[in-house]
Amino acid sequence: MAETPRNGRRGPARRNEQVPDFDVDPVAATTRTSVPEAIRHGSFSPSDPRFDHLRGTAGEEQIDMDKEERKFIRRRSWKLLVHLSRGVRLKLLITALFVMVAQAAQAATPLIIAWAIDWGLPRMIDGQTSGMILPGVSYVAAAVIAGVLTWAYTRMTAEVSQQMLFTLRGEVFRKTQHLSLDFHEDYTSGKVISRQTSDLESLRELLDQGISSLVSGLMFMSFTAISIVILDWRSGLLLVAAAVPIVFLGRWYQRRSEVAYRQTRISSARMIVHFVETMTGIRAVQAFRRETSRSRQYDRLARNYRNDMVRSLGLFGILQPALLALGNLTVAAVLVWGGFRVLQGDLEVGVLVALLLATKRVFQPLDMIAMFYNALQSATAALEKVSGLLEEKPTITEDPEPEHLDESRGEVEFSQAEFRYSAEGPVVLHEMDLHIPAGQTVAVVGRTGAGKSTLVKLLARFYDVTAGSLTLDGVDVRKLAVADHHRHVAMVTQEAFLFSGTITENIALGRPEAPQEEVVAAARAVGAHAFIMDLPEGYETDVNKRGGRLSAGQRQLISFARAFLADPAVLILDEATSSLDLPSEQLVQQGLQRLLGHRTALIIAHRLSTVAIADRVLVVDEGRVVEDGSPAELIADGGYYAKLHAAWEATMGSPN
Ligand SMILES: Nc1ncnc2c1ncn2[C@@H]1O[C@H](COP(=O)(O)OP(=O)(O)OP(=O)(O)O)[C@@H](O)[C@H]1O
Repeated sequence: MAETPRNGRRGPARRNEQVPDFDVDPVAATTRTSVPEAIRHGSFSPSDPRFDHLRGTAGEEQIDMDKEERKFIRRRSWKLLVHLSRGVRLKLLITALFVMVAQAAQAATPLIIAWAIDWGLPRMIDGQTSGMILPGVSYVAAAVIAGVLTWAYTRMTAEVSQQMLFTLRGEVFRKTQHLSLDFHEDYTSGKVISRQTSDLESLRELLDQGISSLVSGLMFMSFTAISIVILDWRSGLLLVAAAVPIVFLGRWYQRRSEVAYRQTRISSARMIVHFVETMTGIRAVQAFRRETSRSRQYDRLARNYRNDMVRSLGLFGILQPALLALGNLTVAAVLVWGGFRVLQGDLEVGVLVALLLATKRVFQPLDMIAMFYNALQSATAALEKVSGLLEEKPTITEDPEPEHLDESRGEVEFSQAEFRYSAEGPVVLHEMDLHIPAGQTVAVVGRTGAGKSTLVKLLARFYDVTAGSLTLDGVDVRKLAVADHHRHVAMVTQEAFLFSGTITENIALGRPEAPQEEVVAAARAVGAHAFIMDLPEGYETDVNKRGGRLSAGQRQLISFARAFLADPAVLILDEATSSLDLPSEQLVQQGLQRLLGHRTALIIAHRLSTVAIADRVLVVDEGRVVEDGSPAELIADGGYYAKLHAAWEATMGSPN
């Protein structure tokens, strides 16, 4: 059954983490189980349908939110933080305790000074030298306690924050890797990179220093305020009076900077997306001379980002001097009023000195708090996005009671199979009935956009059929255990992607535990052994190092060797469209033939030589199989394939 697409995004069935694709890192894929259930199944947020537009990554670009929406997003962010704090909560608690005691000790120093002046000094004057010893020892003790505990909590904060970030980094990586193909089609790699880099960096800044500075600053202020009240409650009233405009100022800043920061995150992500797209598509950019226009677009995005940053930093530029002015005014008020009271004998000099010290210090952390409030804003915006990303759910999941298939013959059957990419989108495959007996090599041809890729993607289970069924050896692929599907059905993609590492590692991608002899045997089988041995370090050559760079044809052979080693019953091959030179073409063709062996194969064929070796050709048009037969039969029929064949022969010449 089709799931209703969420968030207006295409795709009833996003590709699940179980991708029978050799280009997926199987090592990382096996760690899937460590992703917390809460994240994998998106149970972070209440299921209120009013917030559907904000779920997952959907509301990512929404800047203005109403109160309820903000609450929803905050709740999700908080839940993520709470989840990340699992395992470090005790440490967090001890850190909080240390922060509290350290700040209390620090805030006590003005009190000790008042005590020294008003109690110790008169005794010293009377000749009792011990009058200063007690306050002096107390001062040193307070300073030592504050110093040692500050060292301890700074260290512990770093440990806690790095542990939380470690967990988060892994979860973002696993999550994005497991999300389905259509998610990645929409949510470009630039955005994913932005989440994994700049957003996590914002969080790091906050967790590493921001939170402890924020908390210790607030505590220091509270304890200092208490000490002021203890010293002289009337002066405390002045503080209360100063707090009123500070609260208003704080609210103003909070509102404005929240919006401004969300905006900067969006513009920075757009800039990164553009950068990543340009770099990943650098061949197309250079081939079509798009450098200037891409640069112009980048400048525009970078300018937007700069303007957004200036705007948000400008808010801080207003807040900081305003806080400073309020702080200084309060100190002046305490000084003038206190001075008069000292003259009237209402206040002792020591208390006034301590009050001035404390009042000056009580506002000091505000500066820092405001600065870290920036980091907090930035981190909040980042957290909102990261928590949204983690909330995304894979749409193709394993059946709760899966059927197992230890061995597979490789018999495939589409029955009345229908598919559309989204509920409101057009039907892309129409009521398809297609039986592929075990061991048959089927070439799929057709115009561009005919539905060839869609057909094979269903078999690879990138998507599920929206009506009808698709079976492997009589078992509906939706019921089939994912691991079994993964083992029996494999796809060799066009790009023949090579990961950093050696040739051996690349061949053994689907079976990292395979012994070297089997790796070599697989390479021999597809005809890759000879060129591998010519590489500087043979199978141990690093594909990213000089001398290890492979041609398109060689990369294809490596991906064939990968598939051969994995030994699936059903092979899906999306043949590369790029033309190879004749010797490479022949090499690849021979490799392919050896790879096919007796397996069932569904090949999107772009080469006449491939179609020629197929047992059967399917011509797909507008989501329907319009011709079906052996190559010879179809040529004789004089239909689409016959024309295609003639055209191929005319341009390339038949290899036969
Ligand atoms: N992710 C997607 N979301 C929505 N529509 C899609 C998606 N992918 C493909 N389509 C549409 O489905 C139809 C079939 O596309 P498909 O990629 O299967 O064609 P194809 O025959 O493989 O084409 P080509 O030879 O150009 O690769 C096309 O109309 C295409 O626009």
